[in-house]
Amino acid sequence: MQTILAVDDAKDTLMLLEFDLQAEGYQVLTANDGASALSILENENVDMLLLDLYMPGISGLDTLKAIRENQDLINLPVIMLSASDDEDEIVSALEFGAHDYVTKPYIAKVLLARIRNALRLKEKTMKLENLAKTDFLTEVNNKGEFEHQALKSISQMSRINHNLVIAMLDIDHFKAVNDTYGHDAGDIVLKHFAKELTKTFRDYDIIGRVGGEEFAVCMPNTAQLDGYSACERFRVALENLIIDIGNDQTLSITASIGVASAQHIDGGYDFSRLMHLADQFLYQAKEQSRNKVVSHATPIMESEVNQQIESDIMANESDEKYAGIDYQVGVNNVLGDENLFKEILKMFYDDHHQDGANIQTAISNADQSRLKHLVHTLKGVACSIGAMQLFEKTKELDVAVNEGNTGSYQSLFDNVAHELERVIGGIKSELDIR
Ligand SMILES: Nc1nc2c(ncn2[C@@H]2O[C@H](COP(=O)(O)OP(=O)(O)OP(=O)(O)O)[C@@H](O)[C@H]2O)c(=O)[nH]1
Repeated sequence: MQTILAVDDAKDTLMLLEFDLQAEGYQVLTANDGASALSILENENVDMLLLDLYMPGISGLDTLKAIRENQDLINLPVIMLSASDDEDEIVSALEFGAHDYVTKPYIAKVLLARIRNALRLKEKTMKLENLAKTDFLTEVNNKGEFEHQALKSISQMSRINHNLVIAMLDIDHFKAVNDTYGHDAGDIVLKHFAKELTKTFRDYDIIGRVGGEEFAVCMPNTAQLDGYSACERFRVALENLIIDIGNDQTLSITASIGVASAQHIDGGYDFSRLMHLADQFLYQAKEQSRNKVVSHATPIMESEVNQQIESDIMANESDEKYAGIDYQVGVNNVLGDENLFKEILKMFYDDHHQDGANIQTAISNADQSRLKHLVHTLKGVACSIGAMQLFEKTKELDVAVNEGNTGSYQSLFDNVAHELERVIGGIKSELDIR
């Protein structure tokens, strides 16, 4: 049942409104002045408001202004009731966001028709707004809405000094699912993946699809280990999920997950930093074995190594011995063996110093499969050697290539080329390569 709040200082009008609206099947709340109306709106679920223009105390117009300043009430339909045809006042009310007006004494049939119209319009607006916030395939939040809600949550948690965790999740070998069973089957898998996420995480956790087969979960009020455990629960549930892809075929998938916690990093109440770190952990999970959750120090991890990696990344004070390379991250990836790391850098130089030219040629020749291979490989190696900027930039190009977003190839590549040149130049001069 829909609820209408009627606000008027004239008791007889309120009684009449109550009678007419209840007869039409609406639930009716009443208030004698603007202040009581605002307090009812704070505490009750109201679908629409009938608001008298002339009232003692806060006028109808000021009440309307207060309502429109409240984000939660921004779409509340308001019909103004006015005793006279005071055109200027009515125009002001419409300018301040009233949907319609009715003059008193009102004609019940006309008022009811206008109420129905306003409610229909509100429903349509809400549907459209929901569509704009939702990923059409999986029905979880889309990237923009995820970011919007996560930012809000981060600022709340920071104010009350409670922890918050962000997880990045990526389906393993998803390309193989598409390649083997077709894109439609891939879509079914994505839907099941999202459904499993909504089943595993709490109602107030924020779930979003942030890339093709990449999802994120923002968990407010959550300790790092609890966030880790929730992801581990999800990982196991997913591993055991049998997905029916039609035509009597079923398949199973796994995911790699990175979990970053606000209170484990300096200045951690920051959306980009949390996402960035969760992404780094996710990448480590991919590198290590896939079907794995990686986070800050956890019981199953080499805690010191990972803490070191994390603080190095977040302090963003990479040891610039090699330009563009976080030396500690790179060395830690080969378990601290500096000589081995030098050899790996030399190999990186040999194998990839031509990548800039090769990628440019692949773009110019529209050679999609060569481009895909080159970019995907460069992305992986950049992360292994601790070239984090290069990794980030190549990843952006990789996403565009996977999505076939040809219009952005050149500009994304220009960023990669610039960073690649810096990294290659650094290795060349430090290792004295001629
Ligand atoms: N079916 C379907 N596929 C998608 C969608 N969005 C992205 N993809 C595909 O997701 C795949 C992602 O593949 P990659 O980034 O190579 O990664 P992967 O195969 O999952 O391998 P790893 O992440 O390294 O385990 C690409 O083939 C994309 O085409 C979508 O909406 N539907």
